[in-house]
Amino acid sequence: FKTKIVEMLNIKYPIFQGGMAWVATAELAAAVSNAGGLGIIGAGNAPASFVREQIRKARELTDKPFGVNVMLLSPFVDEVMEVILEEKVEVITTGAGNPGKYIQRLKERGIKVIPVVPSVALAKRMEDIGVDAVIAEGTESGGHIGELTTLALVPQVVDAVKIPVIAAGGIADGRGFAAAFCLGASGVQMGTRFVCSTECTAHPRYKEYIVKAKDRDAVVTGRSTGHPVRSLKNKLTREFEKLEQMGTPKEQLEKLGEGKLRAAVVDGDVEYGSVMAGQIAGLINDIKPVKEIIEDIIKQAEEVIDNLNKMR
Ligand SMILES: O=C(O)COc1ccc(-c2c[nH]c(CNC(=O)Nc3ncc(Sc4ccccn4)s3)n2)cc1
Repeated sequence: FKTKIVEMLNIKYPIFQGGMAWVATAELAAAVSNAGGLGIIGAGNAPASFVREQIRKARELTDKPFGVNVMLLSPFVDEVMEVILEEKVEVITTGAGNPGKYIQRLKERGIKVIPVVPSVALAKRMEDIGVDAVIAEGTESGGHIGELTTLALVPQVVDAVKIPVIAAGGIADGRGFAAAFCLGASGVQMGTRFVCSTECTAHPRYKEYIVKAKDRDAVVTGRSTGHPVRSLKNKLTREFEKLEQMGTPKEQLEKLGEGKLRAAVVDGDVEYGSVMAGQIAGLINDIKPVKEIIEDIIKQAEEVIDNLNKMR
């Protein structure tokens, strides 16, 4: 799968690991990079000191390229960007906003910038300001989501921009990987699949909850706050739904959501924490090493493509 993304980033497989807040630590990112994909450290809402420490740790664990994901809603986004410039990170992805104000300085340092986009309009705006590629993330994804599905968003973004497009949202096996290339993508990004890996440092109860999840358990809450988030059904999502139906003010809802992702990922509180995961959770039934996850996907994608060719 020698795509433009493989060439651009000097990686073996066009497979990114989503830079998930609290979940994507140096250990997970290094394991994905060592297995030939692009591991990505999740800055989330963490301060610059945490991000610097994770970059240093990743450098000890892998000599392959890895990235950092900058969550643009973070109160520490400016200082995190300073660290990225100082530490000469090779590539960053960004989420939940527009990285326009940082592009100039990042490009001067030769740092590749690959923003997540939930729409064609944003993909075009990102191409115009000079980003290197975009991640078209469908609403199937976990966490903070847009409204369009991967199947609808990816081909429209591919047609709208000349830069490479990475498909994200609802991909967790060789079939989704192969489908992304049929849609014109140059790579895939996976989050939920990599949470259920041996090397992921998230709490075992968080991983177990994903393994047990069914197709309809990944529900959306917080639409009324303007920041819709997809997570697995539990007591928190039921509380959120009740409050939203009552027309609770968005500030109060956001207050309820604060610290809940950490509670789930770090403390394993799957009842009242926010167990962010995508709709593909229902397809994931095992926790296995990152190397196996990636190699099984490549092998299955080759079989799927061979079968398609035999059908013609
Ligand atoms: O025009 C604009 O500025 C709006 O642009 C955008 C709007 C949305 C996005 C977007 C959608 N999905 C993503 C990438 N995925 C994510 O960012 N997923 C996330 N999961 C948990 C997160 S933590 C959080 C969540 C909500 C509120 C506060 N904190 S962020 N980016 C990207 C750009």
